[in-house]
Amino acid sequence: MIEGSHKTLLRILHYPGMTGEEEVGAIRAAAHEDINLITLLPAANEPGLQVKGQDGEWIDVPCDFGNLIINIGDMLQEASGGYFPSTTHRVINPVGTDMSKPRVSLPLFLHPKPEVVLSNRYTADSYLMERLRELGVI
Ligand SMILES: O=C(O)CCC(=O)C(=O)O
Ligand SMILES: [Fe+2]
Repeated sequence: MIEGSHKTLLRILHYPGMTGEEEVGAIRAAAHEDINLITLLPAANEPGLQVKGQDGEWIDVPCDFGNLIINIGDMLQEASGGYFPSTTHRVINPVGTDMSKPRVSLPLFLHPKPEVVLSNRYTADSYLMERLRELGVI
């Protein structure tokens, strides 16, 4: 299903240290869900990642070296008929003395092969294309 998928993507994210000139309320990555099936996130070098609990509260994700965070994506939510809801997450700005520290994170977005059937409505390809069209990137 995933093996050999050409859509799987490793992103190298570098969040520069803050200068103090940032807009009030700005954060490093706004709340979102990943479109893909599952995201593997080796712990970043700095904290900031938060996931939203079922009660709507934001939970700080520890970033101890060696931790592996696994986020459920929208495709798994679709494939499980909502049984596995996709993980809402965001990256907040550091405060205090940590403000100037840069953060590096390496999410691996696992995508099924395009022909994989997710539900009676979508294949992985039709799902991805619809979402990318909605986002205006294709
Ligand atoms: O930087 C992180 O820890 C998460 C990044 C993320 O959620 C994303 O790129 O979709
Ligand atoms: Fe994400």
